[in-house]
Amino acid sequence: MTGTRLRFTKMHGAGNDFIVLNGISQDLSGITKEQWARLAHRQLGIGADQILLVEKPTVAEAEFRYRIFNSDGGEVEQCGNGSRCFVRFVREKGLTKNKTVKVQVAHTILSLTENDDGQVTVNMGAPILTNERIPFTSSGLQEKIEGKTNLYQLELSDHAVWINAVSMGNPHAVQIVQDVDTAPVAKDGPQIETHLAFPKKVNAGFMQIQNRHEIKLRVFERGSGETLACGTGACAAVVSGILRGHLDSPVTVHTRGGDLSIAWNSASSAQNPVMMTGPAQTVFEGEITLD
Ligand SMILES: N[C@@H](CCC[C@H](N)C(=O)O)C(=O)O
Repeated sequence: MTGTRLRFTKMHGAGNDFIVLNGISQDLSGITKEQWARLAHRQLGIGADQILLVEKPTVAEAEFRYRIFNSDGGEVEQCGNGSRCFVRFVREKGLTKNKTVKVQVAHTILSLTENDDGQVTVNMGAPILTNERIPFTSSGLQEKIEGKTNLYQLELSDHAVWINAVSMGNPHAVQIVQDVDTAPVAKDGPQIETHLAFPKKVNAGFMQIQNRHEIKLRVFERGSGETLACGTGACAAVVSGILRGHLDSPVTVHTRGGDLSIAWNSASSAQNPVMMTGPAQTVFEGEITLD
């Protein structure tokens, strides 16, 4: 597709930034992994943490499908902040008039609602807590029980960390730290991301608990590095904190790019959905020629 001219919208959700492409009005099916990475590159392309591609759904229950590419060009299953930007995009572009939109993402359907105050609430579905489905291989790892969950020890180059493995459709390894501002995110993040216990790699979350309804969070994202916010990371951290007995729903998650509100009423069932509310903003629009 070299030489093709693309129209794009640049958006962000709590500082997690996206290139959003309309794949209904433009044929983008031939873009390669290298070209996705080039578009996301901050010096050689437009620059973004992820690229969101809006398409027609392949199932009757959804109005749209959207696909997610990390800045390394790899396609992934889920993106919380991206889903809020997706709904703002389809409404701003007049692709739907509905305030609540059902969208097909990888293997699931999400329901998203634009609220009157402009924030977007997403039903992220139930967290996935079984090792095979995360996917996570715990054999050979030290294990301990805390609250209603199991923690596992990952050996890193010069120390070990206790993590909780949670999937929100994409895998997360969440740990509690004393001070998120001084946590070794840049050093430990890549080692956790590529740890052999996670066969599809993992997003590494560092959560500081402030009180039972408030945390600070940094996430070293799989395929993108540290971002200013990670929506699925916020959901996974809150699920982990509630299961470990440190948090109660709802929880305000303070990220470096803004606040997200996460609710998970797990008392009756861990199969209840995680609800995420947060901002979604358009920054600018443009055109770029694929090279
Ligand atoms: N920023 C996202 C998550 C994007 C995908 C992630 N890097 C992965 O590889 O799973 C969010 O807001 O959830």
